[in-house]
Parts: sequence; C-alpha cells; structure tokens
Amino acid sequence: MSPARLFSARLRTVFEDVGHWALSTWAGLKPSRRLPQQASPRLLSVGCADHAKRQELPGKKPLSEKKLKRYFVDCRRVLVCGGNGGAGASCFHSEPRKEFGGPDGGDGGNGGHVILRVDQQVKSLSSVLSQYQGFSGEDGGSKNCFGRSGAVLYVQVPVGTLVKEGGRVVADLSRMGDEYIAALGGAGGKGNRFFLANDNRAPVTCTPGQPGQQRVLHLELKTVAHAGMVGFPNAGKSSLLRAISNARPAVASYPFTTLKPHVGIVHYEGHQQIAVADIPGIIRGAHQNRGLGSAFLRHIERCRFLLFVVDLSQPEPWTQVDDLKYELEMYEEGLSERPHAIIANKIDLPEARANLSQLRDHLGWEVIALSALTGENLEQLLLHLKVLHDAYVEAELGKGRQPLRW
Ligand SMILES: Nc1nc2c(ncn2[C@@H]2O[C@H](COP(=O)(O)OP(=O)(O)OP(=O)(O)O)[C@@H](O)[C@H]2O)c(=O)[nH]1
Ligand SMILES: [Mg+2]
Repeated sequence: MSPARLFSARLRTVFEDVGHWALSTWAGLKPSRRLPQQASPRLLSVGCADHAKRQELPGKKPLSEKKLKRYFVDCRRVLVCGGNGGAGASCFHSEPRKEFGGPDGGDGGNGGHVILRVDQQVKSLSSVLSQYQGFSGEDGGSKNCFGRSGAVLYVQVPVGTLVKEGGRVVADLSRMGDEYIAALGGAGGKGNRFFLANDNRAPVTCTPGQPGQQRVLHLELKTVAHAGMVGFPNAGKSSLLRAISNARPAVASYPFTTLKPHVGIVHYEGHQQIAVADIPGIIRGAHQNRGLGSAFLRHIERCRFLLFVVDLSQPEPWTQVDDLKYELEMYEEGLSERPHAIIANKIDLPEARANLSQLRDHLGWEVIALSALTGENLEQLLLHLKVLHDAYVEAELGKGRQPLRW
C-alpha cells in the first residue's frame, strides 16, 4: 500500500473511533439507548451532567418489579432485648499459710446493648429481623476476676429510618452514621469482694446480673433523596429516572408498574451528585388509602424538593398538578409548597404539543416540557435540578446545617 493510502486508511480508523465514542456517550445519555436519527449534536455538549451508563452485568438477569417489591420492606416490628448482665461470684481466697485470705469473688460483666446504626449500603428494612437478643456478660470468677462485658450488637438500618415506640417517635435516623440505643444491656452482678466491709470481713453475698432491657419498636422507612418525583400512574416517572440516572425501575404501559420507591443518582461535574426518587404512582384519594394508598406518600416527606411529573398527552393536564398538590396537602400540611418543578412529559406525542400551551396558560412558564422516551429537552430538567439543589444547599448552610450528601 502506498504511504498516502496508508495514511488515509489510518485517518479513517481514527474518525470511526471518535464517531463511536460520541455515539456511546450519547447512548449513555438516552433512555433505553433509543437514539433518534436526527439527534442534534448540540445536545452532546451538556457540560454539567455526566450520566451513568447502563451497568447491568452481562448474564445477570435484573429482578422483576414484583420480586423487588418482596425484598423491599419499609415497616418492621422488632423485639429488642439487651444482653443480660453476668452474675457476681462468691468465693474466698485460700492458699498455704493464708487460710482465710478474704472474699475474692469478682463482679459479672455488663450485658451488651443493641444499637440501631445507619448503614448506607442497606436500602430497605428487609434485612432487619423480628427479634434481637444482645450478648450477655460473663459471670465473675474467683481470684477477683471480673466477667467480660457482652459485645454491642449492631443492627444495620437504612438512612431515613424512623423508630417508634407505642406510636411515639423516639428516634429519627436520617443521617449517615446515626445511632440509637434500642435496648440497654443489663448491669453485671457484684461479687462478694464488693461487700467486704469493716463490720463484715467475710461476706458471702453476691448478686445476680440484671436482665437486659426489652422493648418493642416499630421501624418505619422514609426514603431520603434530594428530589422526589410525584405523578399519576403512567406519567413516565420511571422512564424519566432511567433517562437521567443509572437506576433501572421497571417501565410498562399499565398503571402501578412501580411498587416501591427507586432512588437514582444524577452525576454532575465536580463529583456533585443529586439523588432523585421515583415514588409509586399517586391517584386522587390516595390520602384516603386509594390506589397504593398513603403508605407511599410518606416517602415524599423526606425529599428536599419535588418534581411533579405530568402526562401531557392527557386532556387538561393542569388538573393532574392540582390533584397531586391536593393529595400532598391532605397528607401533610405544607408538603405541596416545597420547592418544586413541573415536568410535562411525553412531548413527543402530537396531542401533547397541543396541550402544552394550555398547560402553560394555567401554570405559567415554569413548566419543563420534555420527552423521557426520546430524550428531548432533558438538559433543561438537569439544569433546573441543579438550580433547585444549589438553592437547597445554600438554604441549609444559611441555617448552619449540613446539607444532605448522597
Ligand atoms: N411517547 C412517550 N411515552 C412515554 C414517555 N415516557 C414514558 N412513556 C411511556 O409511558 C408508559 C408508562 O411509563 P412509566 O415510566 O412506567 O410510568 P410511571 O409514571 O413510572 O408509571 P407507574 O410506575 O405506574 O406509576 C410506558 O409505556 C412508557 O413507555 C415519553 O416521553 N413519550
Ligand atoms: Mg414507574
């Protein structure tokens, strides 16, 4: 091959490589890798968001939504018992030429506490058992040997766990590393050495260890995320989460596809991460336990700001926003007034375009019209998400609090 031909062949390979790189970057940006043929190259330069690519392991089948639901538990009743204290010993020292060496029974060790500890790796209460028994302390021994105290038993719980006892909230484990002593271990008993006194040089008294504390606790999980996606069933919340993060909630054309909250992370430049939660669909009357009921409304409580997702292909889409706000307000006063954005999804459908102007007439220009399916206008959502997040961080720092970090 002539040098000129060789050079042009190499150049072609380089261009093909670059083309492949650009495509794969874009594919990472799009939902389900459905790339529209006429995708504008301008969209490739979204500088602020570094989207996660599909990270499913080859050969590993993802769990179905129903199976995932089985593994996702957001309420648990737990009986926690602290470890029992070890008993004190009663014995006397004796050795050649020192027959009455005095009492030398050691104290028993204390029982171990049972502690609930927040673990970032734990995502639901499914791994929490119904009963925990703390480690008991060892009994005291002769020669003044004290029993060893029982080890602390840690129970790992997800961030956002609310601990209730008899309907009263006793702890709110909403930050990484938070701990709560669920049951105290019993104190160890005293050995007879402890009872040695001037008027009693040979006490035989020793005390048994105290039993550990017993409590029945109700654990309740409230998903913690920066943003919560709220919408009617089939509005496209899960599709949107798949499009902007690496979370893989199930998507289907029937209502109530999503049965448990999913949290996806949107990555921005400078290692900034925003957690977005996909909350199961809400319908009119959810606060009266209609549809999936109010059980899932509590997952919205912990979200710092909200994304109301509206299906723009439905007639009078603004009623969806009104209904969603009403349901949130009925569940908890002021919940609908959290900082929020209104996302009008399915703009790719012809009937949606017609509805958009009506929606904007009713709600003003704050509406972000996009398509989770084709990826149209996703950058506007990403930029707005960042604006909401930055405002939240500023507000938290202003109050002297540490903002939520994922
Ligand atoms: N044309 C079009 N269809 C969409 C778009 N986004 C979602 N869909 C479709 O709408 C249907 C519902 O999407 P989901 O993402 O499952 O909706 P959801 O809000 O999570 O629904 P639930 O989990 O039931 O609350 C699916 O058939 C999607 O393919 C969009 O932007 N355009
Ligand atoms: Mg869904």
